[in-house]
Parts: sequence; structure tokens; C-alpha cells
Amino acid sequence: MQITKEQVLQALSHVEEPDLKKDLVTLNMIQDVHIDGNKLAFSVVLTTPACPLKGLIENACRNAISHFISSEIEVTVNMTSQVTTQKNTGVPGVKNIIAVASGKGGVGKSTVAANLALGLAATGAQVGLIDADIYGPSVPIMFGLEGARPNATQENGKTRIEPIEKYGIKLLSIGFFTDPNQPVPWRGPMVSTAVKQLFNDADWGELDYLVVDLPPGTGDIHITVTQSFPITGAVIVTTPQNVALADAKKGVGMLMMESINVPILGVIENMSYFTPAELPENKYYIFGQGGGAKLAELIGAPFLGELPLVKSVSESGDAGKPVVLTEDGVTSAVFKDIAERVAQQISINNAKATGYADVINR
Ligand SMILES: Nc1ncnc2c1ncn2[C@@H]1O[C@H](COP(=O)(O)OP(=O)(O)OP(=O)(O)O)[C@@H](O)[C@H]1O
Repeated sequence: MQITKEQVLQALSHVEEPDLKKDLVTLNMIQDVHIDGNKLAFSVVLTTPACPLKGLIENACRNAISHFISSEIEVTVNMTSQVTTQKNTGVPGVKNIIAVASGKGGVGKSTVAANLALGLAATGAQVGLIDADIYGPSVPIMFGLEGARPNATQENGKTRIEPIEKYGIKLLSIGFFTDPNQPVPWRGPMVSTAVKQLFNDADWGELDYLVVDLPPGTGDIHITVTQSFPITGAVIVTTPQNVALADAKKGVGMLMMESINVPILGVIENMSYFTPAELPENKYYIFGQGGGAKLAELIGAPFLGELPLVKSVSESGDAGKPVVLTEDGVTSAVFKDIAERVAQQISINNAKATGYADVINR
């Protein structure tokens, strides 16, 4: 049987990208169509390697070929991706900047930022992480890099800082430049300059996602980062207690102010429930249930999920190897799911911002 490229595109135009609500052909996601007798191969170019709908889309493509052309065709689908972007992030080579923020301190914002960065990298994305938490930088401990000093060189009178690479991602922390035993005596303008240098003076190379761990609350660093770089979106981390939720609401309020206007990618609830290691199916909602989801609803943002309170999260963080990299499969999977949902929201926002046209560049 002789099939044509037109027939293939026609069949695949019946497959809708579930998040973007347009068909794969219109979105230019079908590429490299090869036909050899009854053998057909093509690529589906997703908007992120972290796409949680990958399997579903592949199946839908196979079904469309079988249904609209013939079930006799031998189909090879190459699922690939090209991460989208919508604006110049102000950092050369960086496609998307994700700010991780919380209202209150100690809710697990740095834990989420580190595992989000590693979770995205685990899918094959190019990822960087900036720890801009000047008052309590956590990256040096969480990545086993205490005492590390990034290389810095002078090029035409400008400093170039080389991010440190660990577990497949590029890292810079304000903690690499300060003494962990001394309080940081910097005032507003010095803090702003230091944080901006982490973005501007570093060789980040090509990155799909640059995750930024902000300090808790709302302050100088938030204003500096949000006003100096077009942030793709912010992820809000909270715990279920009312005090944390009230502070998270204030933080969101600041990010949504007209002069700042950072899109909120969603809310993540950390320490939602306790799970004993020996009974991984049991969930005890010791701090109450549903607060994070309610906050998300209130601010009109997606709820990205609940993270368990488990010993392996704090132990792995203290041991310099965040939990997504460890043997705790259950917890690691929950963090990875949330990383996929963050990537999914970015893809949706980017597609919306560009009017769904030419989602994947030709
Ligand atoms: N889901 C969790 N289960 C168990 N321990 C957790 C969990 N999330 C965070 N922790 C632990 O709680 C402590 C605080 O977490 P983390 O440093 O990530 O919070 P933070 O919000 O970034 O704090 P800061 O206000 O200092 O920036 C750490 O010891 C961390 O390992």
C-alpha cells in the first residue's frame, strides 16, 4: 500500500495536544516524516522533555494512523522535544526563569527548588539553579558543596563566573561567596548587585530552565530579581498551616502587583502529610488538609501538588544529595511529578503568550 506525507499529516491533524488545545500539525509538532513502503516514521516535537502527557500523545498518534490510514502500517514514533520560550529572559542562552518563592521561612522552599531543578534535569532538560537566598543559602549543603568556590576569570575587564556543575545541573549560590559562619552584613544596593551578578556575570550556557531560590517573604532581592529579569513564572511553596498560608498570600500579592507582574505557575504544598517509611501508603494530614489547594483557587493559579513530610527528604538534603536522586522511589516520584507539572504550566503559558503560533520553531 502506498501512503503519502499528506495522508499522514491529515491523519495526525486529528490529534489534539491536550494542554494547548490545538492539533499537533497546526502546532508544527510533527516533523521528519519518512515513508518507506508500509513503514512510517515521524517525530513528535514536544514543548518540554518533562511533558507528563508524552505516552498519551504517542498512543493517540498511533491510533490516528491506524484509524485514518491503515492498521497495516508499521509506525515508529520518535518522541523528542524543544523547550519553548516567550521572551528574552535577559540572560543569554536561558529560555525560562522559574522563581521559587514562599511567604514564610522554613516551609521547604529550598528543598523544592533543588528537587525541582533536578527533577527537570532527570527528564533531559538543561537546567541551572541560582540560590539567591542571601539570609540562608542552602545549596552548598544540599549539594555537598560546602567550601566550594566557583572559578572566576577576567575577560575584557568583566568578571566571568563559572557555575559549579553537580548531578547534571549548573549551580551558583550566594553561599559560595560568603562565610557560612558570619552573618551577611550587606545592605540593599550591595545585595542587589551581588544577586544580579549571579545572573549576568555567569557562563550559564544554553539552559531550558533556570530555577531561582528566592529568600522567604518579600524584600529587596525579590524586587531586584523580578524587575531586572523577565521571570517566566513563580512557584509558590507553602505548608498547610494557616500562618504559612496567610504569609504565602502576601507573597503572591507582591508578585501579582502591577509593577512586578510575575505570572504564578502554581502553588506547591509541602509537608502536607506524614508518611511513615514502613507504611508508605498511609497518609496522615497532621497539619490539616486542603489549604494549599484553597490558596491556589483563591489566586486563580493551578495547584501543583502535595509533598509528603518524610525523613528521607531532610536526611538527603543534609547529606548533600536531594531526595529525587535517592533510592526513596515513592517520594522521588512525587517530586518528579511536580517538576513535570511546572514544566507543563510553562509550556502552556509560553504557547498562550505566542498565540499558539509556531510553538515549535521550524
Ligand atoms: N517534605 C519534607 N519532609 C521532611 N523534611 C523537609 C521537607 N521539606 C523540607 N524539609 C526540611 O525542613 C528544613 C527547611 O527546609 P528548607 O531549607 O528547604 O526550607 P526553606 O523554606 O527554604 O527555608 P529558608 O526560610 O531558610 O529559606 C530542612 O531541614 C529540610 O530538609
